[in-house]
Amino acid sequence: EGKNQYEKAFGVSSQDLFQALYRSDEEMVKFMHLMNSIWNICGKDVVTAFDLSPFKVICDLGGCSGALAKQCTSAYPECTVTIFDLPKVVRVSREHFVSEADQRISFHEGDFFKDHLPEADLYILARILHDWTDERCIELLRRIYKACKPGGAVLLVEALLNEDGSGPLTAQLYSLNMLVQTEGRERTDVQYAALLAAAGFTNIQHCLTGKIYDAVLGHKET
Ligand SMILES: C[S@@+](CC[C@H](N)C(=O)[O-])C[C@H]1O[C@@H](n2cnc3c(N)ncnc32)[C@H](O)[C@@H]1O
Repeated sequence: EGKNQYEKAFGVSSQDLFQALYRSDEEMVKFMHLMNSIWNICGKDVVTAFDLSPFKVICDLGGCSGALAKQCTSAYPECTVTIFDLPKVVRVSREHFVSEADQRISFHEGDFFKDHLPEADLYILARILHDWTDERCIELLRRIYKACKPGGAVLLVEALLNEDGSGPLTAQLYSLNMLVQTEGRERTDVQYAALLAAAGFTNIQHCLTGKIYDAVLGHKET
């Protein structure tokens, strides 16, 4: 049928992907551990792919377990990070992943497609856009552009495909996984730049880290 079989398998539309993934607390915690682990290996590379030190107020949209937020506070001693995620994810993240000792990390519960986004200098979208269609990505990026302070930016963290789709193999396999499980796919840097530009961001740059995940930075003019 050329599309995922979520509805048949789980009785839930893939548009409500996270409702299906989070069908029980146990499944949700498993998913959060899965999300958490990779940033111990590649987290520092993606948060230092660009010098993010000018951005003091950071909001990690879909920040999940907070692993990348911790990488940010460790690489940039002057920043604070708000983890924005669905209410039940925030609850579990607070209980199991982020300790009160992490004083520069806070939480904000909400739906990034519907609710007010906190104002920030920098928004991080790590492994978020690959879940969604181009239309949904632009909708989310436009919301971010509106909330972003002038002179601020958005950092996309994704596994970038080569221009001709010929690799890297890991990104191709992730793209297959996205086809099976989500509405999205992995993309090339040019495709991400087009999404960012459609939402108003300028001066778009990308950086290949040499590890699994790469970074794309787009700016909002002052
Ligand atoms: C693929 S995970 C990526 C997690 C994290 N950014 C990382 O790279 O480890 C997607 C995240 O987006 C969150 N999410 C999905 N839909 C959301 C929505 N509508 N509003 C807020 N968060 C959402 C999920 O709960 C999950 O934490």
